[in-house]
Amino acid sequence: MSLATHELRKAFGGVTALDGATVDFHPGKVNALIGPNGSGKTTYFNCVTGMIKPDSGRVTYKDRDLTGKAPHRIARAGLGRTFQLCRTFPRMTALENVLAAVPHGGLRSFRTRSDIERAMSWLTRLGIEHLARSEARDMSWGQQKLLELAGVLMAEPETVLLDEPAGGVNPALLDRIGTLIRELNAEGRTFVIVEHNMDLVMSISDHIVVFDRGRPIAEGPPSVIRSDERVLGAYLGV
Ligand SMILES: Nc1ncnc2c1ncn2[C@@H]1O[C@H](COP(=O)(O)OP(=O)(O)OP(=O)(O)O)[C@@H](O)[C@H]1O
Repeated sequence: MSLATHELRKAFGGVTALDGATVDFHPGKVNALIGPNGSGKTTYFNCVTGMIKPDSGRVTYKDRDLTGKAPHRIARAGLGRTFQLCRTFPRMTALENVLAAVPHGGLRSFRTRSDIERAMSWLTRLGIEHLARSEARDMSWGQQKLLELAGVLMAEPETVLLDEPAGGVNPALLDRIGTLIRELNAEGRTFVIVEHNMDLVMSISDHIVVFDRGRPIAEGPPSVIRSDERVLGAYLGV
């Protein structure tokens, strides 16, 4: 078993964001978490990565209980995560941004040559090495998303959670992101992706979990999800 949750609940005042979400993501696969706006996907990521504490329920990763643990402990357990609104340091260069993600690092004096080489190789892998000395604020939105992903990969997570990797990204970059996710998966990384772009979800996912009103209503491979009536109902309100 890889990343899983059992009966996860979270309410904000009177709004129930997660309503007993029991999910088992498939290890070694590209998993997608989809659902209409407000169905609880981001809240779910936030509970799983320790950004917020669930009211009840359990988060486990490789049979370890991570419920309510601090984000850095969850990261250390092997889970990396990007954010819907992309978190980079705007006045730092791309290279500095990636180095800032080195575990226990951050301070200039502790950066080793091998950290720098590794950071450069991730920038190269993601096709933005030519921007290594540019400040993040001068990069396009899509390039900043790749930069954030480079930082996440720097920590060598086994499982990567991506929150809307395609959001606001131009079509050329979108293709690159899709290909990258498949390549990184082929090297052994598990992915869980929250994404609204159905073309991307259907083309790269092995397993799709569909949320509606804070809990899963369907799961399966793209071929099954595409024609699931509950899914069409949740999206189209029919
Ligand atoms: N911090 C918060 N305070 C109050 N309500 C919140 C908070 N975070 C989320 N909610 C509410 O919880 C519900 C689930 O929101 P969430 O952002 O998790 O959904 P989502 O599926 O990620 O939506 P989207 O696809 O639009 O990003 C929504 O009704 C939202 O308004």
